[in-house]
Amino acid sequence: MAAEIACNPEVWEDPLEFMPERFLSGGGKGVELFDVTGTKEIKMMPFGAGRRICPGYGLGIFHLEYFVANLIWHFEWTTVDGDEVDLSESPLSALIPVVMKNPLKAHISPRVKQGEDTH
Ligand code: HEM
Repeated sequence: MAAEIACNPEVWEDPLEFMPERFLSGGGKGVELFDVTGTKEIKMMPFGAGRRICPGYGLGIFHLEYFVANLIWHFEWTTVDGDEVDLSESPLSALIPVVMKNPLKAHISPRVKQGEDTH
């Protein structure tokens, strides 16, 4: 049911499209972050909601952001020739975890930063 809420086309434009920018909304004064705790309205609930909401949600989000940021910071990512990145979901992944329809293929190589020893 939580997955259905997150994929409701009445709530989300093209719910299955990969559009990370949907979680940012410019409210006139810069960028307002999406409220994942659902205190104002519930559009998705990856951490539950209300009194039993996941108490580790801040740590969870921080950890994931840090993990992804490090993958980008430390590695150069390029697509495999002739292979487009396809972020669509497998029709079999109705539940958690979401599985990619076509698994990601990428070349990764360490970024060499100025002043850094390559060995
Ligand atoms: C991305 C990471 C995480 C996700 C997606 C997640 C998701 C959830 C969800 C859906 C619940 C159930 C909420 C409900 O019953 O309404 C939950 C409960 C809980 N989570 Fe997490 N969680 C994450 C990380 C963490 C971390 C890092 C901790 C602790 C360090 C943690 C500790 C807990 C605890 C103790 C509960 C039970 C809360 C209660 O029943 O009152 N979670 N989590």
